[in-house]
Amino acid sequence: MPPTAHATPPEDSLILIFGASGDLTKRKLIPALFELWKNGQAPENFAILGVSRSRYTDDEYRDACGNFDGNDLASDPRWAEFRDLVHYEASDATAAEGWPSIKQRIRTLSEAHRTGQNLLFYLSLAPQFFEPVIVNIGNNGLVTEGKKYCTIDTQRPPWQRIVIEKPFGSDPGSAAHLNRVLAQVFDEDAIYRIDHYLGKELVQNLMVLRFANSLFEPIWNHRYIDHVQITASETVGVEGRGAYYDSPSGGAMRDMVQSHLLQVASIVAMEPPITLDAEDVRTEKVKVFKALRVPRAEDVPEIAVRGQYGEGSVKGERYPAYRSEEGTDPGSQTDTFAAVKFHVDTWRWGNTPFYLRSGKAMAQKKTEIVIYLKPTPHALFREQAMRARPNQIVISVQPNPGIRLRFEGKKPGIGLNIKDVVMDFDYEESWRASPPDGYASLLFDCLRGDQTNYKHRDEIQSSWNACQPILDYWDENPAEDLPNYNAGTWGPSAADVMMAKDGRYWRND
Ligand SMILES: NC(=O)C1=CN([C@@H]2O[C@H](COP(=O)(O)OP(=O)(O)OC[C@H]3O[C@@H](n4cnc5c(N)ncnc54)[C@H](OP(=O)(O)O)[C@@H]3O)[C@@H](O)[C@H]2O)C=CC1
Ligand SMILES: O=C1O[C@H](COP(=O)(O)O)[C@@H](O)[C@H](O)[C@H]1O
Repeated sequence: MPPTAHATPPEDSLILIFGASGDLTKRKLIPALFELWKNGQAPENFAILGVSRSRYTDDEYRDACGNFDGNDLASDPRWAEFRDLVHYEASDATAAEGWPSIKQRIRTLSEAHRTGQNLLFYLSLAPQFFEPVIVNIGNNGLVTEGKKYCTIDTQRPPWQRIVIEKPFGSDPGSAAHLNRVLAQVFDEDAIYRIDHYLGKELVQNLMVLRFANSLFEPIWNHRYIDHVQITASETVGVEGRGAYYDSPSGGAMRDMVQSHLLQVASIVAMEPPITLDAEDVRTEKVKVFKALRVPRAEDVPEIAVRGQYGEGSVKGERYPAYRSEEGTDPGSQTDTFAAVKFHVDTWRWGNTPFYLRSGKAMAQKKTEIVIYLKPTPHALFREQAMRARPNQIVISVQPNPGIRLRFEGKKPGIGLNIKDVVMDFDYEESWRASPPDGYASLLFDCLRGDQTNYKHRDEIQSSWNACQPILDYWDENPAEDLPNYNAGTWGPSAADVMMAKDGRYWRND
């Protein structure tokens, strides 16, 4: 295997965003690139070419990005300078006819902005457009052949990288197909499969917490950890994305559990990497994915719960049922909530369960990882404790990012009474700043050739393999009780029952 690309500062490049008129580009990508540029973290020479079918001139497009949905980039004094780096090409990127013009723009802009030949293709498109656009990039000769055999270190060959958005397939077969399509045009070290949860500051902090602190690593295994809970709950429903969410590619299991939550779980579960090189880190993550126990069909009712919200009230406001959202089927079986008990079959984890859950229209917006420790071997204080509360390491990703240790302490005063107390690392208080947006951090990595926080093809394949039996079972056995939770609650009672059967409970604080 040739060595992986060495991480360098962000390199001069032209960034092509396909899906430029869309929500993600305007709400996240352009603001993230602006942020990098303002902080001096963008390449010295770079420019952006947005491509989508809507008709905009360069100036109209810049205006649209500068005033999008409350972003209000245009009010920043530095926007006027940055906007000149943003360009637009109206084109159907899935059709061959528009590509001569796209290529011409690439030539002109690379020259005008002195970006050299480095190209970053960002596919911010619906998944059905991934394949035709990748094929068109290849057919138009935009990817340099044989670059990985270049041995002259001082003259780095030009690179072409591709960032591909989620969803990456909707089952193991479609994910494998997309990987093959990508591999026909790009080498693996040029493919950046993005997962914006890997850009979140507290997710990136997980490796530091585990591997920079002798406090935690010795207890990070089945001997001391009773179980792990990972929750990503949202108060919003499907918000105008009903048609996508209700399609065979939608639902909470595919949208959140298979992708974001299993990614987070893999960092909780991985072995220490040999070094921090992307290849070493991803090798350890891949091992976790390969060790994920693939459930048998007959076990699915015991280890997985699906839910769908009915009418309810979120933050005091009436909330309509999922089935009455635009684009959904009145008899829809789509899961807007999923809870799954996974096992990582490795020496470290033994039979320690990882409970993952995610849902829309729930009681609170929160993403957190909770490590529940086992009780002490002998209950010395059983007379003093009202009830035994296991020690918890709570990693709050959002909101209130931070890490909180919950443990037993002596109540003040005469006599020996015990109560749980919290030791709190509050991110915003400690660093006097809010966490930066994940997209800025991930784009920065990509521009410097660091794939650590991007997904390897084997991670995706194994995560689909572990989820597919659940999805198949749900398809073959329609639920009769949907909708089974009211909007604004913590999901269906079946999810609590699943935990209670194991003598555990969800942390809903
Ligand atoms: N929005 C978000 O917060 C998140 C989005 N994602 C993912 O990002 C991707 C984009 O999402 P989002 O921005 O929300 O989607 P949108 O529907 O808002 O945008 C899709 C974009 O694709 C463009 N497009 C469609 N067909 C073509 C074509 N043939 N040629 C060129 N452009 C085309 C559309 O523009 P036009 O009609 O003008 O051609 C539009 O700009 C999806 O894969 C989504 O799953 C992931 C995480 C979060
Ligand atoms: O990828 C997705 O993530 C969002 C939730 O992201 P967050 O950063 O706000 O936690 C989710 O709403 C969306 O359905 C999903 O596609």
